[in-house]
Order: sequence, then structure tokens, then C-alpha cells
Amino acid sequence: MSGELDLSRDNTNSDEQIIKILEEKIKALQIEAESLRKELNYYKSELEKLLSPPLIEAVVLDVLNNNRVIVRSTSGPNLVVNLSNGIDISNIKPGSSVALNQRGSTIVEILPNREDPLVKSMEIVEKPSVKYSDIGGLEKQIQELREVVELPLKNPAIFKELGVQPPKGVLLFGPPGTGKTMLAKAVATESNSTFIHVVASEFAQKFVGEGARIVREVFELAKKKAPSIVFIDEIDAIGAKRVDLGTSGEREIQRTLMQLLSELDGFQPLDNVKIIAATNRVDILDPALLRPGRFDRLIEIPLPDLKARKDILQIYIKKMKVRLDNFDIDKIARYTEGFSGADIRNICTEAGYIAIREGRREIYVDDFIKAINRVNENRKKEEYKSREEKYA
Ligand SMILES: Nc1ncnc2c1ncn2[C@@H]1O[C@H](COP(=O)(O)OP(=O)(O)OP(=O)(O)O)[C@@H](O)[C@H]1O
Repeated sequence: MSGELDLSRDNTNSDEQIIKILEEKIKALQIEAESLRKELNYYKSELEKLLSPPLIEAVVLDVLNNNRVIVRSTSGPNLVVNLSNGIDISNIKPGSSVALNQRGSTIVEILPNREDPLVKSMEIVEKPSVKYSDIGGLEKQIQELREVVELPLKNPAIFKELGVQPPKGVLLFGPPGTGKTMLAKAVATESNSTFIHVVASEFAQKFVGEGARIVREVFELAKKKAPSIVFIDEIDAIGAKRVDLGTSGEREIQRTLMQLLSELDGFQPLDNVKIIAATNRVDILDPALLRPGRFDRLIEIPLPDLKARKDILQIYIKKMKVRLDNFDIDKIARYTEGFSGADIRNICTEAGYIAIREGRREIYVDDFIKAINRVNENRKKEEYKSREEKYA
């Protein structure tokens, strides 16, 4: 240590020096003792962890009044458990992950929440806000959905009385960006239902049985939140015809599809849960999905025709500050032949950006034409690129 004692010098000055040096030495030893105490505690707690029995992971289902909690343990049954000292009940909510002691009788730790694959693959909108009037064109399709989904949800008694069974599942098919999701959301809004949006490609999970579990839990949730509409996007990801079930991934997808079919079969047509699925590839679907009692009503959602394109343009233009003299909406609708509703919305946004970039406070018809040309150019580039890739 610095300042080794030198007791040879005997005067007041050196006494003071000795005291100072000793004090410093005491301080240094105290610091060392403190750090050794910490080290000791660390090793003690490590030892305790190594010697302690494993804990049981559980999920909180409900919090009771008397400092007790209902949990579902990962090892099996639902349990009513106590809290160990030091755990604050106000930090425990339904859905929290907790650790139980080995006997499974007491919560000893609140665990950080893991990302649940169920939550990741699902979006719940309790009160969707899309209305039929937000959708351009598709009048016939809206009418049909109202009859087969909205009316049975709102007024099942009429169907019972007349002995009419509405379809359980509806399949919307057509090119991307044509408004399938919007339609399903609008039906949920207008029938005051919860909208549960799942993307089937997200069901394909890493762990065996996980996809099937997610399907089961989605339907359990739909029943809890009823009246509800389960919207399964990209159903072809699990519902395509399969000949070769060689790989474990393929078998996992097949198991997920089987679970979906069994959930569909378990419903009654007049239950207050309706299933709407969507695909861009109806041609590759497994016929098992389209059998009576499953997705037995197919509704085509095509690219918008001239009138529908005009309707869609009008919906978006109404919300924008557009100079209307000389504005020929028919002309713009004609120029957008082959465009989807999503493309048309993009054109409106792009036209707005062109005006902003030029420092204007109004959007001109020319901005729309420029935006259309840009989208067309991008499309050509993409087509060219995909052709290049195909023949490379
Ligand atoms: N008929 C339409 N009327 C008004 N807006 C539309 C219409 N179709 C599409 N859109 C616009 O395009 C966006 C994308 O549409 P949506 O997601 O409903 O298409 P989709 O058919 O479900 O597409 P995908 O097959 O890619 O999932 C919508 O949020 C909306 O802004």
C-alpha cells in the first residue's frame, strides 16, 4: 500500500503524518472489506440459485381480492396461488408471466413478459371505424356480405325463424390491394363486432404444434370477444393444396390447417363469430377448405372498373385540397386502367407530395397525371426486373 510506515522520525510533524497515513489505510481497508462483502453476497446468492429447486412458469388469469391469484401453470392445471412477501399485487395483471415455487402454491417472482407468438400474429380492433361509404365500387360485394355476415350477426332470430342457415365462412378472393381487408373491417364496424385480424403466414411457427395452438387460441378469443369477425388474410399460406408432406415444415402447416378446419366445423352457422378469409390465389386452395360448412361462400373482389375507379378517386379527393376548375375526374379514372384501389390511394398521396414539393397549397390535376406516370414507370421497372430474374 502507498505510504509505508516509517516510525524512525520522532517529531510532531511526523506524528501527524503517521496519523494521516493510518487513517488512509483504514479507509482503504474499509473499501476493500465492502467490496469483499459484495463479492461474498454475490457468491452466496449464486449458490442459493444453484441449490434451489426449479420454479414453475405460469400465466396470470385473474387477480382475486384476498391477495390471491388464479394462474395457468405451463405444466398443466389452473391454480389459485398466494403471493410471497415482497411481491406487490398491484404489479400483477391478467396475462403477466410469473414464477411459482416448486410446490406451485406461491408466486415468488414476476417475470418479464415474453413475446407471445399469438400476440405477434394477431391484431384486435375492438371498435373498427371503416364504413361501407369509405369503399369505392364493390356495391354488389358489400350487399352480399351484409346478407351473409352482417345480418346473421345482428339478427339471428330471423334466420332461426325462417330456418335459413347462413354460411359460416366467407372467402374473399382477388388481386392485392383491392379492398378485401377494408371490406371485412367495414362489416365488423357495421355489425358492432370486434375485428380480429390474423395473417395465416404468421401461423407457420418454429415449434411443433405452435401454429395449431395459435389457431385454437384465436378462436377462443373470438368467442370471448363475440360478436366478432375473424379475418384470416393470406389463407393460401396454410390452405394450399399439398401433395408432398415430406418436410417437417410442411407437416406443421398441415397440422395448422387441420386445426383451422376443426375450429370451423365446431361452429354453428348462427354463432356470433364469423370467419372471413382472403387470398390472391384461390386457384391453389385445398378443396377441403371450400366444402359446405367451411368457406362455402366465395366472393370475388376484382380490380375496379372505370366507375369504381372514379368512386375511389372521389373518396380520396374529397379529403384533399384540390383545385377543381378544369379537374376532369373521368380523365384520371380512364388513365388508371388496371390500377387497384391501393394504387389509386397511392396516386392521391403522391399528387399531394408533388404539390408540397413545389411549395403549393393546392393540388392540380397535373399533379395526379404526374403521379400516375410515376406509378406506371415504377410498374414497368418492376415487371422488367421480375422478367430479368425469371430468365436469369
Ligand atoms: N375499393 C376501395 N375503396 C377505397 N380504398 C381502397 C379500395 N381498395 C383498396 N383501397 C385502399 O387500399 C388500401 C389497401 O387495401 P386492402 O388492404 O383492403 O386490400 P387487400 O385486398 O386486403 O390487399 P391484400 O390482398 O394485399 O391484403 C386500403 O387501406 C385503402 O386505403
